[in-house]
Amino acid sequence: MASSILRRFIPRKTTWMYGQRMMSSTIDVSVDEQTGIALMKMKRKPVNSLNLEFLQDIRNTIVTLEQNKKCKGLILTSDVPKIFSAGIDILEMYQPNEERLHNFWRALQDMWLQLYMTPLATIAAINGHSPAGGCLISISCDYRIMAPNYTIGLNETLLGIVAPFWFKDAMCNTVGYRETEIALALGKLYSTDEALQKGLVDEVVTSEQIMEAAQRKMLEYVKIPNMARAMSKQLMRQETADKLCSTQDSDVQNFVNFCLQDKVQQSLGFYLEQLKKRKSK
Ligand SMILES: CCCCCCCCC/C=C/C(=O)SCCNC(=O)CCNC(=O)[C@H](O)C(C)(C)COP(=O)(O)OP(=O)(O)OC[C@H]1O[C@@H](n2cnc3c(N)ncnc32)[C@H](O)[C@@H]1OP(=O)(O)O
Repeated sequence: MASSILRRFIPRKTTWMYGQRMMSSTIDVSVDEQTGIALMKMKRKPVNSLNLEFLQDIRNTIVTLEQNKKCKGLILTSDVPKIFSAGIDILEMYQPNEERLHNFWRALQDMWLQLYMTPLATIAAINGHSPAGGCLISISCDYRIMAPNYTIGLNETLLGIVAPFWFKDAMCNTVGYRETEIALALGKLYSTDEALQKGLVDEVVTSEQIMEAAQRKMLEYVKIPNMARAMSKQLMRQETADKLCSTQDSDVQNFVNFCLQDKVQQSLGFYLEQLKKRKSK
């Protein structure tokens, strides 16, 4: 497989493998060696928000699965009822420690590059809400199946922040330029039905049927000769990934500078307050 995909260093190991099962405090993974399909369940309570360690865990898991010669496909889903992922852990950006903020953004970049470019076939079984970073994870998979009555989208502007260019690129590659332009400006969270209509997800099935549907679709993917499938994915995605690979350091610095602005801190504080108020209603 392309050296540009594989050359990145292997991160700190926090995910443990027991036979066909891998466990960490935030992820549960099992591999069916007969079908070559791995199932990864995110379980960082209460909302699978993406903090530094969780991002490293997700990336570690993908790297470990890539090294397992029997594994060809990965289904990503959530073990938290009604929430796929609430996106970035806002507490990583609010009143941050500057060094951790650097490391956090780097971990998000690295997780994204690993997931977006993995030679494994990937399917997101979106069994709950999937805003912002949750949407990024979903659109980085090869195929998306979503359960009804949830929301998905890049809602960053509602928090007074901006989706970085590589979120935007992944979204453009999924729903096109004009739809992305509208979605980003309005911080649009699509209902499941709207997401299907716009091509943000590929299939809608009930929550009860979602794992079966994901397995069925994955069997289609893993039947295709592995190298040809992985290379066609690379053909579609390498240019987008390279844009970030060539600017990773400046992207971290832009993010840190952006987050540390008083206005941004105020917006994040206000948004967190709103989340709490909504809860107490
Ligand atoms: C130049 C370039 C520049 C670059 C500039 C920077 C670019 C940054 C890109 C950002 C990407 C992102 O992902 S930003 C994150 C966007 N995410 C969101 O907007 C999701 C916000 N959350 C929600 O909408 C909801 O919580 C939802 C997920 C639907 C679940 O609703 P529920 O009613 O089930 O649960 P809640 O009661 O709301 O939440 C349970 C608890 O989890 C907390 N919580 C919820 N979401 C959270 C989150 N993302 N981070 C932290 N904590 C969160 C709540 O405050 C509660 O905390 P307690 O009260 O303590 O229990």
